[in-house]
Amino acid sequence: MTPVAPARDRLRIAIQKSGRLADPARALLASCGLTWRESRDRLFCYGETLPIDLLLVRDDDIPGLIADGVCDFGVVGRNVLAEQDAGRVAHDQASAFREWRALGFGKCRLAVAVPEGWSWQGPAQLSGMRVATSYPALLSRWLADQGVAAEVAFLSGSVEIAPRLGQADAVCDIVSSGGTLAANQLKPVATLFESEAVLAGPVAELDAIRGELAALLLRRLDGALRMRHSKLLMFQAPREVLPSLLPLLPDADAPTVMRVDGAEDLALQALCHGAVTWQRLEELKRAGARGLMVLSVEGMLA
Ligand SMILES: Nc1ncnc2c1ncn2[C@@H]1O[C@H](COP(=O)(O)OP(=O)(O)OP(=O)(O)O)[C@@H](O)[C@H]1O
Ligand SMILES: O=P(O)(O)OC[C@H]1O[C@H](OP(=O)(O)OP(=O)(O)O)[C@H](O)[C@@H]1O
Ligand SMILES: [Mg+2]
Repeated sequence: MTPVAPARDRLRIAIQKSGRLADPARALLASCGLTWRESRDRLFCYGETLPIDLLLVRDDDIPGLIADGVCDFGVVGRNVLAEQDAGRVAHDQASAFREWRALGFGKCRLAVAVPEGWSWQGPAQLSGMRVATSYPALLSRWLADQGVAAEVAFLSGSVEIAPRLGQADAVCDIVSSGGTLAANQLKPVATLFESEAVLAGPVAELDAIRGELAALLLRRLDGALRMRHSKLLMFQAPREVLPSLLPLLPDADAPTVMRVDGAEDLALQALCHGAVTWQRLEELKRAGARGLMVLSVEGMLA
């Protein structure tokens, strides 16, 4: 049977069992060198290469698992974390979570949207209206900040359809491409905040053993996050064109410069954190670079 309380010498991370964040969360942790043996019920993954286990759950349960100390970390949308934190604060409870890292996927925003036919004059227009949302704590806080008295109607899903069904005048929900709003003849008019997947943990410190494991995980995670879009760019060039080539390297660390055996030319390798586009490669070639080669970076430890 799956143990409930975390063993003191193992770290436990909650991730979404299925849904938008499930695969990218697992892939990111795997890129940190973690491997697991999955339980038969697919709810628990036992860490093999490191004592770092995964608990596979609904995303809404992740903040509670962290607050209760069942998990040491969770990969969850900032929107879910912020909603539950706002709910705690509204009930005079202390904030229980700490956002350790933003993870760069699951990007979306929480926005208020109104029927396309409305001419939007500002939040005061929502006074006396009914706004449907899955984020009642965040919406209530935002309305209060705006000094607007509106009714908040909770719906756990399919929020965008509420105005068409006559259940609400406006909505407050997650928006990414805006396609779902448009399909329901709604338009976004105010952004409450921007969200993405984050690595969340408790406010309280971990004990020494798990603290060390957490530090190791964060070190590897930083390397993986930094390397995710980085490329190693290699090329040769005559020495005299170097000053015009270096400014063209996209957000590069100081390059390694070597002499090419038996020639006057130089060989360069530069770790680029910006986008190495075809256009940029052509610019480098025009500026005198030859034999340009772009390599993916599998890992890095600073
Ligand atoms: N359209 C979107 N584009 C990008 N990210 C999104 C989008 N919609 C939601 N997200 C982010 O992904 C998270 C998970 O979304 P998903 O739809 O899988 O949640 P869910 O249906 O509540 O899943 P669960 O079954 O775990 O409760 C959201 O909390 C949000 O952070
Ligand atoms: O702006 P868009 O790109 O259209 O994305 C926004 C939609 O995505 C999410 O729903 P999802 O597709 O995950 O469905 P569900 O939450 O209803 O399961 C969110 O709840 C919005 O409805
Ligand atoms: Mg959910």
